[in-house]
Amino acid sequence: MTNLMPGTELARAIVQRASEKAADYTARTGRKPCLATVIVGDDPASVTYVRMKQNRSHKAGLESRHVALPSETTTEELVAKIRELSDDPEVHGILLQHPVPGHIDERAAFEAIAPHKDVDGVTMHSFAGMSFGHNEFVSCTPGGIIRLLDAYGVEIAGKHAVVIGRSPILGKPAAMLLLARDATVTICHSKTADLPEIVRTADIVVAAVGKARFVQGEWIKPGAVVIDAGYNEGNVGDVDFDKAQHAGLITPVPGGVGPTTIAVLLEQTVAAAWRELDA
Ligand SMILES: Nc1nc(=O)c2c([nH]1)NC[C@@H]1CN(c3ccc(C(=O)N[C@@H](CCC(=O)O)C(=O)O)cc3)C=[N+]21
Repeated sequence: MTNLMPGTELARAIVQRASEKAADYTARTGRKPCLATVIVGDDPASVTYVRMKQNRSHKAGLESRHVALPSETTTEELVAKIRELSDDPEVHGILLQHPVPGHIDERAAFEAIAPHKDVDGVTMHSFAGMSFGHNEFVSCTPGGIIRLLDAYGVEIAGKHAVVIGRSPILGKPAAMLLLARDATVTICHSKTADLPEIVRTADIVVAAVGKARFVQGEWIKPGAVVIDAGYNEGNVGDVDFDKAQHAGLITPVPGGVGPTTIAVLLEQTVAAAWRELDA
């Protein structure tokens, strides 16, 4: 298939460069760049993702620290734990796995991440940076999406990008990064009227809904670039892939957006470690 847009090679290249920079950091300081992951509750999919992030970190010469909190954890307890990591000189990056249980104020928890350790790009500080094209740290999946578009030579400026989904770690920041690159951006969500009509006008579709095969093939304009950022059970994307073969380019699931997400996370963790030395 010629229209396939895998992310595996790109991710490998990003991780390779990050691991070289991690080795340089270790040679200079005797320490490894360290990523702290925090997970609340025991959702099996979340546990799997976090384990994957740790494995990739170790392979690339990073250190990882994991904090697992019970699902009854209060906002105050979670904020206190994240502040502790923000103040810990051995930790360079912090990732709080989204979503957290419903009784927790997730925004408050994200804001407890020190801006210079926000390697997952979830704080309001990072969001403002993304919307002004001043990217200290970007949200990892949206950042990976932009890298993919660039790697495949997809022009962004002047194109109509339709983002389906407005989550704090995916749809919303993806829209900001595309806007910063001069796309005309439409953000759609669960209350959007005439979603298929809007998607049909898209040159670039970013599917970030979290519902398996939600985006129908007939919604896709022939030749459009389709980025499937869905990660549903059984490694199924948000796009009905088999019926979207008239797309100009389309990311597979797995092997598309997922690997680039983790690559950007590792890259930004190593960058955070180096920046702390320069600070
Ligand atoms: N604060 C926060 N930041 C995140 O970045 C974040 C999060 N919360 N919550 C959960 C989602 C999910 N996520 C994935 C990352 C990589 C793959 C990935 O690499 N998937 C492989 C397949 C993995 C497999 O083989 O099982 C692929 O697409 O090829 C998937 C999902 C990051 N997330």
